[in-house]
Amino acid sequence: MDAFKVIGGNPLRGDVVISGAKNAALPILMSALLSKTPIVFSNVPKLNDILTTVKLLGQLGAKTQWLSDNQLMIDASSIDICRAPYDLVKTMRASILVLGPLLARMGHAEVSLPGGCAIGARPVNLHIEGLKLMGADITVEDGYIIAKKEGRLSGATILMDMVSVTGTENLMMAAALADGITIIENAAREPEIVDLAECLISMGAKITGAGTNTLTIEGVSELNGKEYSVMPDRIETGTFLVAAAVTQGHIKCLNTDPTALEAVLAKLKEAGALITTGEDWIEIEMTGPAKAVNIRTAPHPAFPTDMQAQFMTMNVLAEGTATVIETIFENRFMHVPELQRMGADIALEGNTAIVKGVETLNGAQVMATDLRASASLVIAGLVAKSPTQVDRIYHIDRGYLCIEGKLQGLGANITRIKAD
Ligand SMILES: CC(=O)N[C@H]1[C@@H](OP(=O)(O)OP(=O)(O)OC[C@H]2O[C@@H](n3ccc(=O)[nH]c3=O)[C@H](O)[C@@H]2O)O[C@H](CO)[C@@H](O)[C@@H]1O
Ligand SMILES: C=C(OP(=O)(O)O)C(=O)O
Repeated sequence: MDAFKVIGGNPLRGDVVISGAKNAALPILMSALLSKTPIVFSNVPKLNDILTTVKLLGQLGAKTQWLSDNQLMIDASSIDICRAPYDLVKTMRASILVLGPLLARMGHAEVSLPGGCAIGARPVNLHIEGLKLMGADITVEDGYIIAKKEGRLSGATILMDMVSVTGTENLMMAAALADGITIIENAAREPEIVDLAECLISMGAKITGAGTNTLTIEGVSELNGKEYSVMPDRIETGTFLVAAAVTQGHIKCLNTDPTALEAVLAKLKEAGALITTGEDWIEIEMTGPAKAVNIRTAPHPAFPTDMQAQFMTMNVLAEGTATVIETIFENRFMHVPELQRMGADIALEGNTAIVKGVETLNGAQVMATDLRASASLVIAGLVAKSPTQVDRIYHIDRGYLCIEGKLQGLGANITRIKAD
C-alpha cells in the first residue's frame, strides 16, 4: 500500500483549487439511477470513491463515460441489474445509496450490508425503516438487504430517530419517484443534502425544505436529467485551511463556498486566524501559534465530525488546553494514539479528548486508519521536527483528489512512496 513521506517545516503559501465535494458527488451520481435520460455531471472529483461508484453503476447496467477529468456522463436509461455486490460495498459504505434509487426505479434492490468500519458501527436501520414506511417489503438474507415493492413506492411521513445524512439522501431519492407526498422529519440539513435536492429538482423532482429539518417531496412518475454541477468540497477546503493555520502559512482556497463552512471558519477565527472570504474563495493567514479551541461535533449547521481530526492536530500544537467532544461516531479518535506517538499530549475520556498544546511534534511512522484521521496525520507531519511516514494512505485516496500534488503546490515537502 502507498505511503506518504512528509518533511515538516514549510509554511503553506499560495493558491489551491478545491475539487467537487465527494460527499455530494456520491449521492448525486447514484441519483442518475432515477433518470430515464443520460446526465452529464461536472465538477466531479475523480477520486477513488468516485471510481468505485462508476464501477458500481456499470455493474447495474448504466453506461458511464468520462468526458473530461471532472465531467462524467451517466446513462441509466436501460439499467437491468438490481444487485450491489459485497466486493464493492465493502470498499465504500456510500454504496448503500443505490438502495433508494434502485427500489424506486426498478421495484427491486439487493444491496450488501456495509458492515462496521473504523469510525463506528454505522447501522443502516433508518434507511430500511423509512423505505418500509413507503411500502417496501425488506428482508436481510445472507448479508444482503433485499427490498421489493410491486408498483411505485407510496408517499409516507417519516420521522427519523437520529439525524442521518445518507439516510436522508436515500429516502429523498426514493420519495422523488413515489406515488404521493413524503415528509421526512428530523432530516439532515448538510449542504450536500441541499445539493442533492437541487440535482433532483433539475431532473423534475418536486422537493421543498432542503436545508431545513423537514423535507417535503411530492413524487413524480418519471425523472429526466440533463446536466448538473457538484458543489465544492467543504471538508477538503477545511482541511487545507487547517493545514495553513498549523504551519502558520497564508493560502487562498479557490472554487469553494464559504457559506458551507460557517462553523469551521468561526473556530479558525477563534484560534487566531485572519480569514477573508469572497463569493467563491477563502483566504487564511496565521502569524503565530493557534490558540486552543474547544470543539463539539454535531449535525449541520454545528461543527462537522469530518473536521474533528484536523482540528485535533491544530489543538495539539496550540497555546492552551482544548476539549474535543465527538458526538456523531463512537470510534472517531483513532488518530489520537498516532498523534501521541508524535509527542501530542491528549487524554481520552469516552467521547471527549482533552488536548494540552505542546510546542513541537516529532516525526514518526504512523498509520492512517480512516479518511480524516489520515489528513490529520499529514498535517501533523507538515510541522513535525523530523520526517513522518504516513502508512496505509488508501483511505486518503478515497476522499482527497491528489492531496500531495495540491500540498506540493503550496510549498509542502510531501512525496508518495509507491507500494511495490
Ligand atoms: C458519504 C457521506 O456523506 N458520508 C458522511 C455521512 O455519513 P453517514 O451518512 O454514513 O452518517 P450518518 O449521518 O448516517 O450517521 C450519523 C449517526 O447516525 C447513526 N445512524 C445512521 C444511520 C442509521 O440508519 N442508523 C444510525 O444509527 C450512525 O451510526 C452515526 O452515529 O455523514 C457523516 C456525518 O456527518 C459524515 O461523517 C460522513 O462523511
Ligand atoms: C467518513 C467519511 O466518509 P464515508 O462516509 O464515505 O466513510 C468522510 O468523508 O469523512
